[in-house]
Amino acid sequence: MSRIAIEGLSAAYGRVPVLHDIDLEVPDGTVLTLLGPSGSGKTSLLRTVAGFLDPVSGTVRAGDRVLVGGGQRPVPPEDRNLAMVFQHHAVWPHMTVGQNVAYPLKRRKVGRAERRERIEHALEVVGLTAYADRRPDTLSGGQRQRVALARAIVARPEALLLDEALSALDEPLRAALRLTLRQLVDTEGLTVIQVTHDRDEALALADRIAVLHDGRVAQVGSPSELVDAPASASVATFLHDAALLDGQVSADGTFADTTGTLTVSPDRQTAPAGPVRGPATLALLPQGLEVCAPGTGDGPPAVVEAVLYGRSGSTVVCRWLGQQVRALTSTDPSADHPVAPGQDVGLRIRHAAVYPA
Ligand SMILES: Nc1ncnc2c1ncn2[C@@H]1O[C@H](COP(=O)(O)OP(=O)(O)OP(=O)(O)O)[C@@H](O)[C@H]1O
Repeated sequence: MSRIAIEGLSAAYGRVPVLHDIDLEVPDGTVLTLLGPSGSGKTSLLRTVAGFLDPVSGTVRAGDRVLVGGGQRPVPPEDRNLAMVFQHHAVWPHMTVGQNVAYPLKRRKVGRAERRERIEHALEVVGLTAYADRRPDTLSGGQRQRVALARAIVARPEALLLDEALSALDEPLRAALRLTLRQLVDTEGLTVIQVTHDRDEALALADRIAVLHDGRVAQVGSPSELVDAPASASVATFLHDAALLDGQVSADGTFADTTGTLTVSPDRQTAPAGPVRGPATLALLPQGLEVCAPGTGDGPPAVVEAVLYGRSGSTVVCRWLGQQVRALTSTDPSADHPVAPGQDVGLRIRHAAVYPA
């Protein structure tokens, strides 16, 4: 597989710009996930790499090969040696699983013996060895998506492009295929660009995540970098459902919200975009808020709107300072005091992210 490099890429649909000056690199054998709100340009970027949308400017390279840009004619999609897998499995219903997987090799006139060997390997790595003679309509949705994956990797593409490839599957099937994909990346050295709007999937699968906003890269980094230090208030909101408070950071570094009812000392702030003084936005991250008894928290009391139970803790949704605010608790929030809809609670800020306004 090959490194994919995207440089200065801008694209448009007719006269409407959709991507602005994108620079991204996907090292060989790694997964880059494109994450972002609906309409942020994820699919358009993937289509530009695949060759279905020609950029206005910029280049895309696979290894040393220029796929588009540099003043030369764009390489047509079928000659890019990239494999794409879509949300809705495009396996051919009239062919068996084995025939589906064989198709790209037949097109390339790969000899019979090598073909057999490569098909066996591809079916083995997606766990479908026993299904070679089955027709797609006798398979589950997850198995059909595995066929699409086997057909994509059998051709040994330079990179695999996944467009919401797991989104149509139910959990826990999606979780199982996520694991298969991650193992494929590690054992087969796949280079993958994946589009998803599923934040957990992005965090689980990616080596690096690029968050897109309005056709621009808002942040690119490892999953832990994105979780620990969202680069802007909009990334914090998108990734964490953070609530945003307007205010001021004074000379000593204390944040005070515009209502004058909440102050946050500098030791409880992180500043991922650099030190902040003056007008500021405080992002209240759910994992940085603690639910406590009324009267013992920061600022005025909050009113509980809902408690959402989760495997790794509950999310307590509150109305606080005129906003909906989420607090993630790792323990039973009602152990020390009642936490139920309509009840008053305190919210204590353990840490929050501050950005220039
Ligand atoms: N064929 C098209 N012609 C014109 N505009 C388009 C076309 N496809 C997408 N767009 C517009 O380009 C913008 C980006 O769309 P795109 O599908 O790349 O976003 P996305 O992040 O993948 O969204 P989603 O998560 O909803 O799939 C949107 O405003 C969309 O309306």
